[in-house]
Amino acid sequence: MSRKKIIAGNWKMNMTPSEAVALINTLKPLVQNDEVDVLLCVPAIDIIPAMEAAKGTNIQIGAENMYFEEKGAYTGEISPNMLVDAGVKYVIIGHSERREYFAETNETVNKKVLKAFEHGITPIICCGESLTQREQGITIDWIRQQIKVAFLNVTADQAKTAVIAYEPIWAIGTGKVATTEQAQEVCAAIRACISEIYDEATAAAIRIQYGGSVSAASAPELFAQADIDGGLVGGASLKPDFGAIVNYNK
Ligand SMILES: O=C[C@H](O)COP(=O)(O)O
Repeated sequence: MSRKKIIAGNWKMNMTPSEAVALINTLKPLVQNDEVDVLLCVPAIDIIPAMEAAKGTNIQIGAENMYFEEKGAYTGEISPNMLVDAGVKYVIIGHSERREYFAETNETVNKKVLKAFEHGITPIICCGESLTQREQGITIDWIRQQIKVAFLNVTADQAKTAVIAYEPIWAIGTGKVATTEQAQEVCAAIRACISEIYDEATAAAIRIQYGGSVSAASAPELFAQADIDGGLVGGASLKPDFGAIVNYNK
């Protein structure tokens, strides 16, 4: 089955609203590639101006996080309804930075994933191992556990539309990209895990990204791997380099 690649930027806590608009205007002509889905996940305060700036282009705007309640006394949180009303179709869930600094767990990730599906938002579900876990040889076990819990009570039809981002923590923002073999091995194991939970058709449909120091230089080889369907790009999505990543196949 041929899966359309999805190349997403994750701006993290960067870009004021006016900087966001300026960056999107810079990126517009650089990220034209009909063969891939192009997405920018931006800080909540940037979503509306970013949507406006990206109107009429191939750039979609997503969110970096979302809470699992609809509304109420949750100071500082963003609800699924708010994202839907702003036109958001994708949300990153369970990034390792959210797990490390904001105490997110596999269980809260699962609640958020279910809530996103309930509202018709596609979750980009993050998973990944630490350097210690890789050195201990428990990478695959760890990631299988993250995936199994994230997908609890998710239907096969929902799972087919999900995006999973494999991001080895040791490769994030370090310039130390995983080798193509390491990235492909884990992405293939994730697909096998989805096949075990659901079936082969679901595993064949789901899109799996690699993230962690993706650059214009590393993207072509990474994205050519059988089980890698694009990337979740941090630092390089804040620069015109993102255009070269999106056009990795040109
Ligand atoms: O979500 C994106 C990742 O954390 C990768 O960030 P990076 O490309 O800066 O290493």
